[in-house]
Amino acid sequence: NTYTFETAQESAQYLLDRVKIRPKIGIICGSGMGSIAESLVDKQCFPYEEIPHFPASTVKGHTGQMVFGYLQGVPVMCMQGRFHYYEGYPLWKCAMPVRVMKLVGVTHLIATNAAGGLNPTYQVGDIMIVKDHVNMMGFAGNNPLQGPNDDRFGPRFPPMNKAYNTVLMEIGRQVAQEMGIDDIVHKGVYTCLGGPNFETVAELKMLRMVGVDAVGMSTVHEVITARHCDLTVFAFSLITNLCVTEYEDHGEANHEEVMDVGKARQPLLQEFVSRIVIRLTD
Ligand SMILES: Cc1cc2[nH]c(=O)nc(N)n2n1
Repeated sequence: NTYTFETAQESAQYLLDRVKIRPKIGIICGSGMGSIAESLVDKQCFPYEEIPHFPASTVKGHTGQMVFGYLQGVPVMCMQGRFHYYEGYPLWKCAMPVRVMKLVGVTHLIATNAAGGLNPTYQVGDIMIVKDHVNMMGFAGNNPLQGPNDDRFGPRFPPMNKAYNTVLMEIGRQVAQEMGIDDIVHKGVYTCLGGPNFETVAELKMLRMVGVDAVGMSTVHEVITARHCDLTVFAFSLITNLCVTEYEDHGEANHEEVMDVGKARQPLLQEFVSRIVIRLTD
């Protein structure tokens, strides 16, 4: 891991020297959800390539820039496009923007992602508020915190039993109620696999057995890194396809479908995140 505390500080300082706002809220926009960043007022955009020590984003549909601005009057910084393990980045590199957010002064992280619905009650287009995760990649020791620990970020052995803030989850549920969408907003367990392939039927049956409700290829390592440096975390998945858990079912998960659902749900997601952000500043 070549991103030392000082390296992350240089990335943060580059941004602090160029933006006037001091956001307390960081948002990671998942696949097809970049419109949250597009909607910011008084936007200032920094392509990842421009930021010292940032990797370059390579996934179709990910613009790859850090966007500062106001969301309903609240100063935020948004990752429009993120780094994925399947692109070839180690997990610590995928998650380093979270440490930069911390050093910019962020205290709350809202992480969004697209995911396959494993819970049979979920429909495409639903939202799953993450109440917990299964760090499947971590079971084999593949973890963003691997290697020497820098106490200036956090402890060597951080607890993860309270990773997803219950107050923010409750706010999410209340916002869903206010918006009249509580029938499509669930609370569940998310897991991240390395990808880039989608899962086999046998793999999905196994994940279902261990209580997973949605499966994706991101977020867990960013949340672990966020909790390590004591950010308060709220995360949700947009269910972009229903996982194929029967051999007779001939549907197939695909990236286009993931992007299409993301696009279709833009307005609703923007409203959902905006209302939560406003509640955070109460
Ligand atoms: C973004 C995304 C969407 C899906 N769907 C799925 O079935 N399995 C996944 N791993 N992912 N990841």
